[in-house]
Amino acid sequence: MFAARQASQSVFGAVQRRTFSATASNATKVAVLGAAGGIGQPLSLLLKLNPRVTELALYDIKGAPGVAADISHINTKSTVKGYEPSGAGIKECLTGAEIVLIPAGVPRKPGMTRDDLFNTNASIVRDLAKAAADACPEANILVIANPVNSTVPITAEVFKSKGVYNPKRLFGVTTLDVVRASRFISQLKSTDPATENITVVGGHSGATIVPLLSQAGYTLEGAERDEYIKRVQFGGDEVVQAKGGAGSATLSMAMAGARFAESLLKAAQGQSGVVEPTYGQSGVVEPTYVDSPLYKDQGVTYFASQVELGPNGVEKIHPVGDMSEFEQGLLDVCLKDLKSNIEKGEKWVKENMGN
Ligand SMILES: NC(=O)C1=CN([C@@H]2O[C@H](COP(=O)(O)OP(=O)(O)OC[C@H]3O[C@@H](n4cnc5c(N)ncnc54)[C@H](O)[C@@H]3O)[C@@H](O)[C@H]2O)C=CC1
Ligand SMILES: O=C([O-])CC(=O)C(=O)O
Repeated sequence: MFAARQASQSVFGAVQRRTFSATASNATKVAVLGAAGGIGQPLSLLLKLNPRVTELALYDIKGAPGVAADISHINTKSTVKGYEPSGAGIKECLTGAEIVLIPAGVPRKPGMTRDDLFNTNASIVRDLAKAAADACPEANILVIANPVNSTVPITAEVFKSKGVYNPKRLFGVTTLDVVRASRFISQLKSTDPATENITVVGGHSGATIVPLLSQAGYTLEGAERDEYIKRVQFGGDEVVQAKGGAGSATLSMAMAGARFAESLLKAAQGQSGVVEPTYGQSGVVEPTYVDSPLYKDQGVTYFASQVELGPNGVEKIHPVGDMSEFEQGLLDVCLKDLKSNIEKGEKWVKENMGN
């Protein structure tokens, strides 16, 4: 218990507690593509605070060198370098990277669905995936750009086309759904959000987001249940509305992305089991959207469920587990939507692979 708590504090406790050190043998280069954006900047900041990261490579079509110069003054040991198309470029940014986070892409405005971003973001993700497949084919690729339900299959098809696809290394980041589901239940039940860890399965948009409250021992009824589910499924819309045209969730997403990267780093560095949830917690078993056998017989080839992470990326995909009849109903709707989101991504990329 004590050891787990110590480990779970590593990201946010790193600056104050100088006792934790990432050793040279754990040298880890992390690349952020889209690093000058609303998510990219705070995500890069949080990664700079993580002692498990030794080299931070920041790429954007504009502004990454400035972000890198700023972040590089923070007094943690990792080196930071910014890259843009006209300079050293994406190839150098990606070479040697073990983790590549992709928040590059356009965010929603009020009235849009995530799928409305498809036309713009599909080609951005395709091109960045091509660069990663060429420069760091063995890296863990963490797709944040929406619509995640489709951009992950697009990335997979790019890697397949180059003969370097490893399903254990591709992740759609759905951690923000877990963070929201945990925070929102703590508000209803007046519990400590740091000790809530609600499993969320499915995908990352609207009805494909399925929180499994029953697995945490909670039962909500009637309007309270419906409002909770709606808030988790449409939490992104809440932020889009509040920002009034200035984008979508960036700060909470940066925390969620940094948490998932931290989980992968812990797993790569040999920790196992579930780490006790605390503020900023990350374990090596996390829900994430991966190439999954769970619903392949229904044509749903990617699915988020609890995934055990290890040195090789995906170690074990856990089944969804027990759920209530109501949750089963949500899952049935989710699977239908997910199938069409996946097929859309695969169809588009096959027709638009480019050179
Ligand atoms: N998975 C999730 O839970 C979440 C995903 N998102 C998604 O993340 C994406 C980014 O959101 P924000 O950071 O708010 O947007 P933003 O517009 O603030 O930043 C995007 C950045 O990507 C850069 N970019 C665009 N094309 C690029 C390319 N080809 N190569 C490199 N960089 C490129 C832009 O220059 C910009 O700096 C959106 O698609 C959004 O929907 C947002 C929140 C949560
Ligand atoms: O809602 C959006 O467009 C951004 C997002 O994915 C989220 O906040 O979950």
